[in-house]
Amino acid sequence: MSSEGLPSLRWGIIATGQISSWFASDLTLLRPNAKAKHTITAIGSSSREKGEAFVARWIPDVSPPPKVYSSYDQVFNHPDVDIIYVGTPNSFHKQNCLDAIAAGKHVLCEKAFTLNVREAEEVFNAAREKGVFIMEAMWTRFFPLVRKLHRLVHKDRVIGDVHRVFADLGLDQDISSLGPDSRLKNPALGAGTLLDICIYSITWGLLTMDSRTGESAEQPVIKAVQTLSHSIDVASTVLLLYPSTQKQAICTSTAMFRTPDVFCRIEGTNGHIEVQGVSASCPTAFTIFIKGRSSEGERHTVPKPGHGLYWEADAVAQDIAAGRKENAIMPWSETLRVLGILDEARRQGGARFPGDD
Ligand SMILES: NC(=O)C1=CN([C@@H]2O[C@H](COP(=O)(O)OP(=O)(O)OC[C@H]3O[C@@H](n4cnc5c(N)ncnc54)[C@H](OP(=O)(O)O)[C@@H]3O)[C@@H](O)[C@H]2O)C=CC1
Ligand SMILES: O=C1OC[C@@H](O)[C@H](O)[C@H]1O
Repeated sequence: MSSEGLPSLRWGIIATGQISSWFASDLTLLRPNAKAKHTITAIGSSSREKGEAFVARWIPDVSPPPKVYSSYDQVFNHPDVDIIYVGTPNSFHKQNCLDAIAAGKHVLCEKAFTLNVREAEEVFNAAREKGVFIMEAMWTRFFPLVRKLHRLVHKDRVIGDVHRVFADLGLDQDISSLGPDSRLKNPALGAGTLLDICIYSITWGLLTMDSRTGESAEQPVIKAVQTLSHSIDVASTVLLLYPSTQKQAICTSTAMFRTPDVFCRIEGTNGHIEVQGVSASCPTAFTIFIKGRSSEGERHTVPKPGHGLYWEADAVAQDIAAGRKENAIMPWSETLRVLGILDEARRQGGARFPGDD
């Protein structure tokens, strides 16, 4: 399909780690149903060699190739860049976003958006003042499969009233074998399963318990426990208890065990839904089981070439083309709400980052 008439964005990517490699290769995938045209014009890395190796490995066929810089600042200030993708460890997100905004760029910043609510408010205030678009890259919410599930649960009410949800993201990360500078181990980089992966389990709880987001959603009471090792959490469990109905979501994470394929169960008065995939970040199918009907259930899938990060990128391009400063699926108030839950979970569970007071 021709890209004529589609909104287009010129991306500057900062950091060349794992998620940036997924994002860059997804942006350049040929997709028949693309809703936007994406061009990668600049890459910023700690070294030019690293940036060039990134281009050669992950986006070798992009023509013309992106310019590679040995500083993030050159990308922030690049005249051919509309939007910055922030793929650095959590503790750098606040400053990277502030620098991009100061340069007048739109921003898509990886999850967790910042280390806490206070930092996020600072970033959103700066974006508001500068009049730029910014969004947390909570990609899972943009999967067509997740939008479909949301519709079936809340609009069509296929399983009736949802009264309990269980969502788990466990990975076998062997944290003790990692070096002290790993973003998964170093508290100064925002390490710990809560911000890294429990954020997805919490996302499933929030998405399935209430159709609304941000301030308009019912605010659950939070009960949390964490298992700490060398001051980071290697396991976290966050309960969301909804005051008006007493319904509950059990949202959990561990760095010591890989969750089986079915990572989420949504229980309702008329049946239940099982959601599956490689992890809660990346669902591939869900099956609806209605009480008294076939025990096999009704399975739903949506094709997903590549990783699936282009859906959030397309949504961002459409928002920016329409002059919007935030996205309706992941508005600023929802990022603040999720970070508020993470802050409270750490307050109860005990994980601390340097700089917490
Ligand atoms: N959406 C998703 O599914 C995923 C999201 N993430 C999120 O993306 C972010 C990055 O994760 P990931 O790509 O796995 O991390 P990596 O460790 O693979 O890469 C991080 C990159 O950040 C840059 N960086 C800048 N300063 C530092 C520093 N002091 N220490 C380490 N790296 C630094 C480096 O790039 P350079 O040298 O080029 O400057 C590095 O390669 C995190 O916020 C994480 O939560 C991660 C994985 C999946
Ligand atoms: O966002 C993420 O999702 C997948 C995990 O492998 C990764 O550690 C995390 O950052």
